[in-house]
Amino acid sequence: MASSAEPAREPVPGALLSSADVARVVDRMAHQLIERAATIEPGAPDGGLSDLVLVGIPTRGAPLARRLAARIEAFTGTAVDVGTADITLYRDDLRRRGVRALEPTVLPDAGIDDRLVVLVDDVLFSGRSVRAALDALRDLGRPRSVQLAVLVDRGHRELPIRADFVGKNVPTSRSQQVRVHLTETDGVDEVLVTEAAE
Ligand SMILES: O=P(O)(O)OC[C@H]1O[C@H](OP(=O)(O)OP(=O)(O)O)[C@H](O)[C@@H]1O
Ligand SMILES: O=c1cc[nH]c(=O)[nH]1
Repeated sequence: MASSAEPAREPVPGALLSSADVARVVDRMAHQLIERAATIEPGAPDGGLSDLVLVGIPTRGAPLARRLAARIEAFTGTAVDVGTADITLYRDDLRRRGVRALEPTVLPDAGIDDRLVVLVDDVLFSGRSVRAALDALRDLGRPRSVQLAVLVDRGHRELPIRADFVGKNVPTSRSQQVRVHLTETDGVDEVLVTEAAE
């Protein structure tokens, strides 16, 4: 039986991460990406960072990818390639979700062939967006490997997909929503948990 001393299994609706929290989490993820890049080709002069491409999934994965790249450059002095991949036409739930405007797909000049692509998104939930992103990548090139970085993993996967880099694991109920706001898209950095109807 649950006692009052046990921690709540679901977050109380409200603010989950503040602006300072988001900055701290992004910095931690940037460090993890630097470490991972170094394992691609041990001893590479640039720490493997020239092999790394961060590909953001619109909407908020795109600015998140750019932020991670900026922090990696701030920590190492090495610029990292960034891109975006629109997944709209690759979704398996297009009919349910309705039509939405396409976002740009922009890849670095060096492309993604034979490189370590890290897909970046703000929230991982069912995994259907990531599945669509993997299909989109297939039309864009053949990376050496593809990994996944998400700011928030809220569980409830419907596909066998997991993230390699997770900013924060947040156990949620299905009825809740995790809303990531970023200054680039929303004017503020914060992560909120709301009930679906809010
Ligand atoms: O794992 P999933 O169930 O696919 O959910 C996660 C996706 O949902 C949100 O995007 P959404 O499609 O709502 O569009 P947005 O990024 O434009 O807000 C979020 O940004 C992720 O991309
Ligand atoms: O809670 C959720 C589920 C999907 N996508 C989000 O951004 N939040």
